Amino acid sequence: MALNDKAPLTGTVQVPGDKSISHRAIMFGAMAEGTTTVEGFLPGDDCLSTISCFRQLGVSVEQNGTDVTVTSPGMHGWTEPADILDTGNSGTTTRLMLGILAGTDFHSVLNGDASIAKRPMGRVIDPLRQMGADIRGRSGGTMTPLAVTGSSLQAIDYDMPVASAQVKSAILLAAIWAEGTTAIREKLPSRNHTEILLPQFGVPVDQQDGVIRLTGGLKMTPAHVSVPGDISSAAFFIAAALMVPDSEIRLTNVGVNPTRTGILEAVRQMGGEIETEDATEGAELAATLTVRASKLKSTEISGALIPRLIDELPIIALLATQAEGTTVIRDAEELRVKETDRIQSVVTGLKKLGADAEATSDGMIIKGPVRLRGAQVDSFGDHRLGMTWAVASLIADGDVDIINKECISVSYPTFFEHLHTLQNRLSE
Ligand SMILES: O=C(O)C1=C[C@@H](OP(=O)(O)O)[C@@H](O)[C@H](O)C1
Ligand SMILES: C=C(OP(=O)(O)O)C(=O)O
Repeated sequence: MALNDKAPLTGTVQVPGDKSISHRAIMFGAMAEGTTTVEGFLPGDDCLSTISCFRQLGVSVEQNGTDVTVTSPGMHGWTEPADILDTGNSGTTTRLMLGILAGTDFHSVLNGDASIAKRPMGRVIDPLRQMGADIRGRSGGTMTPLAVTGSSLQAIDYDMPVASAQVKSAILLAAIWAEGTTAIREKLPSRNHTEILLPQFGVPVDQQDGVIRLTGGLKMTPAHVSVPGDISSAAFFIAAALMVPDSEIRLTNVGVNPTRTGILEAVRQMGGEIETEDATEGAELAATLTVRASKLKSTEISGALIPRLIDELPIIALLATQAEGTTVIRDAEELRVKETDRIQSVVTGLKKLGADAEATSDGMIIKGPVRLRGAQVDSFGDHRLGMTWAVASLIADGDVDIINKECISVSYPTFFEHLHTLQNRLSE
């Protein structure tokens, strides 16, 4: 793959819709009775897995690119699925579906791909069982394939042991079925798209003194959802523009919900020039970002910043190879249970490219700046790694050959088209 390395990136791109919000728009639309419309939907493989699960429950979903219409009899009118619900590579689909299916009056089975089979589901199943859910699976009952026999649920009071929006959301979605008021305390704030979107579907979510409360039993009503661009996808072009000399790019309508903007803070700490303008008002904030090539310095990333940039750590690690000094990433043990062990897989690839990178139990230590060399690197089927290596190819001396870059379609099907636009190679 010749990506015209060293050519500055210039111009404007609208990154695709936010993955987390796209999943939730479909799920909540399917739970509501009536017709929900979604614009700016991400047609990535993960969100298509969510759509296919609901079609099997008797929900009609018409998807036309980024426009989706969901017409549903509502969560009380779903039909028992005749076959296994395939959640593909999507942790979000698998975990949130467990909460959604727990309160039905039928039996369903969830299964995903080989990566999902290794991801911990006990973190969701434990609190759901406390609510009365009947969920069975492999490895002591917590791994896919998972069988859910719908049952009547009760509210719980739950202190979350991990900072995870997927766990929080699965509990909140089960709480809609449950009798009483569920209360959740987070260890550290995680992305709050569920809390923002549920009220638009008629379910108020109360947040006071660090406690999130939802009272069950309400009938969900349909809505129109406009999905902003995904800052986790924008992160790859932000990093590319910072590292490729003479670049200056604009990324329009990028979601800048404060629970997701850790990447902007980390990049600014590193000396990266990035401007935010035209912020729109609304439930989910969005803005145009302008990014210029910059001289970078090392930083430390830990604590409450981690959940706010968790999916951006692979590309931040690549950025750190071009920063002066030692970058330390700590408190990020969650990376070990993503699509791959992202501490191990990132460090393995970075070392092949000639970087000075070391894995620690909960993060990475990266020394820079180092001129990267061409090499063969593996995505290990992890979309965020595939895109990290594609960005590495823009700065490495020699060709970077990426094994299995097709997996990028999980979250960014038009990634290479957009890269070519920024490289002014429109004809390819
Ligand atoms: O709720 C969500 O949409 C997500 C939450 C995060 O996972 P965790 O909840 O496991 O931290 C994130 O890594 C994932 O890409 C999407
Ligand atoms: C971790 C991710 O997604 P999920 O958990 O939904 O598979 C991701 O998109 O980086």
